Amino acid sequence: MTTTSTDKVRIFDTTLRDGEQSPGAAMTFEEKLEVADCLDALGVDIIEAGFPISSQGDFDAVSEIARRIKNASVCGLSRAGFKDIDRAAEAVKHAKRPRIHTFISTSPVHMKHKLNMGANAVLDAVGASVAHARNLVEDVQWSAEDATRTERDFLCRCVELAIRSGATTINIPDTVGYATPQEFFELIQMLFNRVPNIDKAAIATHCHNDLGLAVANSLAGVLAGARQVECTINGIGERAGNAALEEIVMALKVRKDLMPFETGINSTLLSKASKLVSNVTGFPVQYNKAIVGKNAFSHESGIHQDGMLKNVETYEIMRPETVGVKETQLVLGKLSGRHAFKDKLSQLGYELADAAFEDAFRRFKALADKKKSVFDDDIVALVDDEIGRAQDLIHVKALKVMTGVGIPPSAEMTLIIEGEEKHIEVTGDGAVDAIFNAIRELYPHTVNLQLYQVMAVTEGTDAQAHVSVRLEEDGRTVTGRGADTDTLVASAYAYVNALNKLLVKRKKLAPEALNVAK
Ligand SMILES: CC(=O)SCCNC(=O)CCNC(=O)[C@H](O)C(C)(C)COP(=O)(O)OP(=O)(O)OC[C@H]1O[C@@H](n2cnc3c(N)ncnc32)[C@H](O)[C@@H]1OP(=O)(O)O
Ligand SMILES: CC(C)C(=O)C(=O)O
Repeated sequence: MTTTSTDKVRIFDTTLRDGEQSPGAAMTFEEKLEVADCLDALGVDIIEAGFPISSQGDFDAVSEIARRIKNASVCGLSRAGFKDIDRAAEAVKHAKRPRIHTFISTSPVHMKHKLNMGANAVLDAVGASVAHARNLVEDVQWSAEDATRTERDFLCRCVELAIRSGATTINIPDTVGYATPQEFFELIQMLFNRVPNIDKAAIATHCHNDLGLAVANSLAGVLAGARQVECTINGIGERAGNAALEEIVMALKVRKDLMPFETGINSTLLSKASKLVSNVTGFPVQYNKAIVGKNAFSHESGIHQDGMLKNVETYEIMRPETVGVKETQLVLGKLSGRHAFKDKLSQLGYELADAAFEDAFRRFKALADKKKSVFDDDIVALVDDEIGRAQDLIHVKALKVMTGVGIPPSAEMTLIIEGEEKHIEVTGDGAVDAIFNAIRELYPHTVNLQLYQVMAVTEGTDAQAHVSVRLEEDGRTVTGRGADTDTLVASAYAYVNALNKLLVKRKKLAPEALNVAK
């Protein structure tokens, strides 16, 4: 089989049929219409809308999808029996391009134990079912269920007969996800080499993911000559699912050098389709899922972030926009480095001098060690705090708080006051009261505490607490702020920050009084 660069691989989407066979993924009538519209906009060639004989609801959904879909072929699944086929034909009859997909098992284990049929009876069913379907519609697809575990000679006979009986597409499913890529390649190649009328039909793959090989097997099938790939959005489907549509499409797009085939898919809608299917099925997409996972275009480690900032090709083989993701995310965390931190600061509008930057970076690393996710607001709080403290006369060096049931709350605190280290341990009515008492003891002053307020800057139990403290002295008020993952530490920072501001105010009013504690 030779390929040319104009070869098209048709995308047959079975999210609404095999996808819905995922336990727990049932979709309502309205949800199915919404998914079908999305698939049509995406540019899939065939939408397998359901299994019409399975229920009135499925029949109605397939019928309605057949009526409304503007571009894609609409297909209904049926077993080999005429009742199934007639029901499928009835359901798709209003489609612009109706297709009946009929199947029967061809493997020894299925024929013997499931169908209780011998090989000849199966052959008869293949011929009769395809011919019957072909009397009802022009476009008939036949599948050899469990093809990968089927005896090769028998498979060739079935395929030849199906084509002779009128099948326009022959689907070779790896129903139980058993094949390996090399084996699947050889299976498709074998059919091209041995089935005399193979050129009269398109060959399709339908690979399940039981060993995580569904996409690899489908692509191997394409390389061997298959020109239709059956797949589902997010790879949902029976058991471990089907080949993921988004992975097939992007593999063909990104590795055109090795697989010179076109699909008609508008890849910029992949992310949207993935979200829609996840929402309607209630199946979350794993974070590290290829193409559409939350982390597919996120980088957290410093060396990668540095590379990405220098040239995106260092760590990205496709641009996020090509799959409808707005932009690459450089997520700041404990593994990030200075380049990414500086870039984030500049995005947030901060330009810090070298020493301040190093200090902020050190505090960021300490925060990231304590906190799972560091959000932009955390960094703003951290840097504002940093900037606010640069000129301070009083700094918190250490704080240890004891509190609990049956023990008086106490705070052991070390402050650096104008370069001199001072230490004390005091009690209070509560942990915060003990901390504020310690500050008052170490730097005696008389002020009114007008406000003490705690807010979480970001979400989660490891969020940064943002504490505000307002102090009043002789009608002058100052507000101090402190942020830390520990509310008590943030409280100490906030009070000391307010006190430092008060000292600045005092200095402005009476510069000579600066060093006199009130
Ligand atoms: C590999 C796949 O994904 S195939 C598609 C699987 N999807 C589904 O099964 C979802 C929809 N299915 C259904 O709603 C039901 O199973 C129905 C309506 C199709 C059939 O329901 P029931 O008549 O109650 O039969 P049930 O599901 O219990 O058993 C399946 C029957 O179909 C037979 N059968 C299975 N595949 C085929 C086939 N391709 N052609 C003919 N008969 C088949 C089985 O041998 C069994 O027959 P039996 O009753 O004579 O033993
Ligand atoms: C009906 C066929 C195509 C199928 O779903 C399978 O074999 O997995």
